[in-house]
Amino acid sequence: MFLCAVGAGVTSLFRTPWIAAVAAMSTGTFVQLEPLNYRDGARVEPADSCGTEKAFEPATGRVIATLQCSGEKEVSLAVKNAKAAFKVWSKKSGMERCEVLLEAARMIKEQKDAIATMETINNGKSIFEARLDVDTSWQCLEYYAGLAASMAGEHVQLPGGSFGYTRREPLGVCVGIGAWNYPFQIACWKSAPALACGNAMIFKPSPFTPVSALLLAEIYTKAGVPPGLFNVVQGGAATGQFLCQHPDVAKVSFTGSVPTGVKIMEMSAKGIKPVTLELGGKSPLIIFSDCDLENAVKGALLANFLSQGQVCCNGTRVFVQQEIVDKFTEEVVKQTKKIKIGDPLLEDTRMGPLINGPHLERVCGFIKLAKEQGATVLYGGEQYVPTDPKLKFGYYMTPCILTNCSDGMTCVREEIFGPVMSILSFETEAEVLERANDTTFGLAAGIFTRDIQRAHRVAAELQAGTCYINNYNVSPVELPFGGYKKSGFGRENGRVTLEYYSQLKTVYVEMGNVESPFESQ
Ligand SMILES: NC(=O)C1=CN([C@@H]2O[C@H](COP(=O)(O)OP(=O)(O)OC[C@H]3O[C@@H](n4cnc5c(N)ncnc54)[C@H](O)[C@@H]3O)[C@@H](O)[C@H]2O)C=CC1
Ligand SMILES: C[N+](C)(C)CCCC(=O)O
Repeated sequence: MFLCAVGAGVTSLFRTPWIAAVAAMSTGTFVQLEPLNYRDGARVEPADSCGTEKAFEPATGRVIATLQCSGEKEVSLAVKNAKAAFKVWSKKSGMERCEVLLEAARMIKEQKDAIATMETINNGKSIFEARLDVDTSWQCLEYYAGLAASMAGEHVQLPGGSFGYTRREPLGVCVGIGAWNYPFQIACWKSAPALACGNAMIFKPSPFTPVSALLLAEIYTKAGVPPGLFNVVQGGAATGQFLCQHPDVAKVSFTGSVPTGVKIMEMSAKGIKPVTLELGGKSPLIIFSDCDLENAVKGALLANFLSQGQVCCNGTRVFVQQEIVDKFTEEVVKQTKKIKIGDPLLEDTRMGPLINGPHLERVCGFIKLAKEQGATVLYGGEQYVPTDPKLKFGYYMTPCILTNCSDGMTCVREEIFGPVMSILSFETEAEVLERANDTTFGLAAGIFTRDIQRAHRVAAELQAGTCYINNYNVSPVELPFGGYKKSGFGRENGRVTLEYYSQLKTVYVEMGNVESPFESQ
């Protein structure tokens, strides 16, 4: 597995002491030593490489792993291996696949603390949040385990006793490409429906967060998937391209930025491969004056500061109705000041470091530009150095609240992907709808109001894939998640995702004689 200060010499994920050792690990101790690719049911060094990438512990700035980016040869081996596993897995019944996925879900639940700890070390989010992410991960496996046996077609009666039926069949080898903000959750949200439908998957995590997908791969193997059904290749853009361009890859599911999404779609178009694109956002959160203010303030914090604000569906444009904007702003600032920033592995921390140094600089650059364009920084927005000396080189900042914002400012138009909330005031429902929809993105939107008719009227008009009424950023696996407009298409979670990982075959059955215009007289 890997060696670390508390786990030296322990080599199997499945030995209880290993789990206990990882769960008890402290910041600044982890070093990844074992291979980070996974093929044919085991960790392997890649067969070839197209460069290296360094992965960090954002809390301390330490390098925890140097990755060999998989080259064309390694990608081809992973595809070949996945094809072989697909032959076995796709022949299994839904109930047989269900049993394996349920066992994998059980193992994730059992190892929740260890997985969450690894996620926190590599991503920087608080352990409190990482545990919630692991919950949404095993829930996803359980949910699709339950749906696996429901993959069924239709029987259609035709004239003369003939009939037709449809079969819902898997696609083959699917590729999952992930972002760094929810590494384990993204791997589960893609692989669970893919595997439930009978596909194989090759997953490429972001090179910033290579570690936790391997834990999932080991769990799948231990739970009983055929070797090769879930492979992991590591690397950045070049490795991603080898995957998307491979002729034996049937589908690509991508989570990441809009510019990369465009490239993925272009590459997939050349092979006529279906794609799912989960891209960025600049979502509106609309707070009407008749709302429950305490809940609206909680919602605004959830909409902006989870995972240090590095969340695609965050409601960063907070539109507040004129009458309550002062009261709301005062309360939001009061609650934001209370957020404890620091060592993400400590139980009471609620905000850890951002993913890396360049990203921290980028986010701070947005705040500087906002000030130049006339916004007021009401609170935060500064780099932060925790008192613990081991955290000195981590990538921390204080959560930021901007007021005096207007719709044309860069901080209101562009995705910042950091803890920066822009507050804007509005007067009427018609006005706020127009302004909320004035964006090229359409991932999510939120509404706080006590008026039930207004809530549904506004939800119907918002151009967004998910609308939250009187809450924000909750993501039950039963509900589909995905974008409108440039935030992408296709869905993750929910029953509908089975359609994105399968194809429909029509079978016609003739019960009479063939009637043909070419018959001899
Ligand atoms: N809608 C959603 O569910 C989510 C969207 N995002 C979006 O992702 C972005 C942040 O994530 P990043 O990792 O920085 O995004 P990114 O687009 O830079 O990278 C995403 C993944 O694509 C890979 N990649 C990069 N270039 C590629 C290429 N040419 N071909 C194939 N693969 C390539 C990367 O190595 C990484 O694994 C934000 O814009 C955010 O909004 C993030 C999480 C969820
Ligand atoms: C879990 N949730 C809703 C907070 C975020 C999921 C989408 C993402 O990966 O950013």
